[in-house]
Amino acid sequence: MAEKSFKYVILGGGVAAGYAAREFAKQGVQPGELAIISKEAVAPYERPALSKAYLFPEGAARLPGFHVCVGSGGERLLPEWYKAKGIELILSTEIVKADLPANTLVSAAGETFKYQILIIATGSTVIKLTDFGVQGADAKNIFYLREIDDADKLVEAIKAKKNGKAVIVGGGYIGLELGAALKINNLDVSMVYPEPWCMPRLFTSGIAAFYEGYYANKGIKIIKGTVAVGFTSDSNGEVKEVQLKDGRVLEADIVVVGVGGRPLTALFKGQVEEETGGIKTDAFFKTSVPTVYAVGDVATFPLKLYNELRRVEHVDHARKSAEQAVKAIKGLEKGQSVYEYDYLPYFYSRSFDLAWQFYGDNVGDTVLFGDNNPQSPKPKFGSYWIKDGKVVGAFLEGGSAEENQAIAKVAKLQPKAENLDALAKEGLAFACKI
Ligand SMILES: Cc1cc2nc3c(=O)[nH]c(=O)nc-3n(C[C@H](O)[C@H](O)[C@H](O)COP(=O)(O)OP(=O)(O)OC[C@H]3O[C@@H](n4cnc5c(N)ncnc54)[C@H](O)[C@@H]3O)c2cc1C
Repeated sequence: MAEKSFKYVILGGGVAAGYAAREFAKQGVQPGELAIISKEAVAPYERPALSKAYLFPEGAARLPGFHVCVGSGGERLLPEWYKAKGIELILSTEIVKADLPANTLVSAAGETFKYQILIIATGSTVIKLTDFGVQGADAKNIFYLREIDDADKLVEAIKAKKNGKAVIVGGGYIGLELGAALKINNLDVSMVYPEPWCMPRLFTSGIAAFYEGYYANKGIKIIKGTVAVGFTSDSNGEVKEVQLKDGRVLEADIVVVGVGGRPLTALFKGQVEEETGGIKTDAFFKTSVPTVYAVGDVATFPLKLYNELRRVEHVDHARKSAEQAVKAIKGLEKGQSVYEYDYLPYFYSRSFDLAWQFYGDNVGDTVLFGDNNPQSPKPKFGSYWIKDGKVVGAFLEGGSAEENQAIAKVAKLQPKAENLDALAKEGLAFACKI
């Protein structure tokens, strides 16, 4: 079988891979030195789009001639870009074996890839209901959303089941974005989740009350405190009903499940040090194997701001960690020093006309500020998280770019928050003063 050799190999073709390639191009890479190996059939792209614009009826991202790619808001990295830079895109190629001591990867088709430096950017995979043996969970028209193939299948089902009934299983940000996208496609949407409010890993009850109210106003049925325990299908094997633990039964033409993910690290088990489910790295994303770096969702890295190891599954970190790893790799080659990764956790989501941003850490007490009435024509509100008398986290819905920057500054600088009542009253004004 064929063997190919590269100086640098990026394993994975997602967000981190695209941004790593862009940083290599910036720092200088010779034609033929760098390859991206991905099991997906397309060049790296901005994965968050899959649960947003990509699903809309007139999804711009699906118009003829448009390629999904990375580089939102800046230089767009289309397949021609990689070609022009001499970066090899090895697509539709799944790596099934990694031998790190031998600097070798092997694909499902038996090809061997040698590298001097490897960047692991394999991201995460979705947790499936079939993993827990949920009855009937393998029926047709039960979807998950991670890759563009999944999104394309969902788009086809949305077209086929026009004005039908959709059930979203899961109340995290993916569930919320999917609920909105399916509603925009005129489906009759219900959302089911076990927690007392949506997005419980981040939202306080006050924040969640706004989104649940807003979604209810859009006609989305929210069913909380219960889970899907089984599915029945019709004679074609297509899902027909969802059985809930509390005894209720929901009709469904389409079910989309968003119940979380797990990092894809299995290929490297026993070969690199791991920590909290991810591949342990230093502040330059180098793993315990000096020729191997890990970035994006799979990396457990030292988060300087909080002086602890963290794994972060958000797009901003995927981009920045990839850039940091490449700067470190090229810095070592050029004998230039590189600053340690100094990251302020950032996470955003968008649905309907809403857009929220979160910076920092969601630990400690919280104060809510602004107008979180879901009926408001222009809702704008936020929340601060306070730990040991300091503001450590900040959330803002409906803010302008400047206001978002102000909120970010608060989370980064961690100012004192002595009077919570005043803070709740001042809200954004407090952020803008810092
Ligand atoms: C639908 C959706 C919406 C999202 N929306 C948001 C959002 O609004 N805001 C936000 O902050 N974050 C969002 N995220 C999270 C964000 O997209 C991820 O954190 C980010 O994509 C991680 O980048 P990554 O490069 O580490 O992994 P990924 O982008 O997942 O890329 C991993 C790549 O590796 C490939 N791969 C894996 N294993 C192999 C193998 N063995 N062989 C070959 N290739 C392999 C995969 O096919 C994939 O191409 C969203 C995620 C999803 C799925």
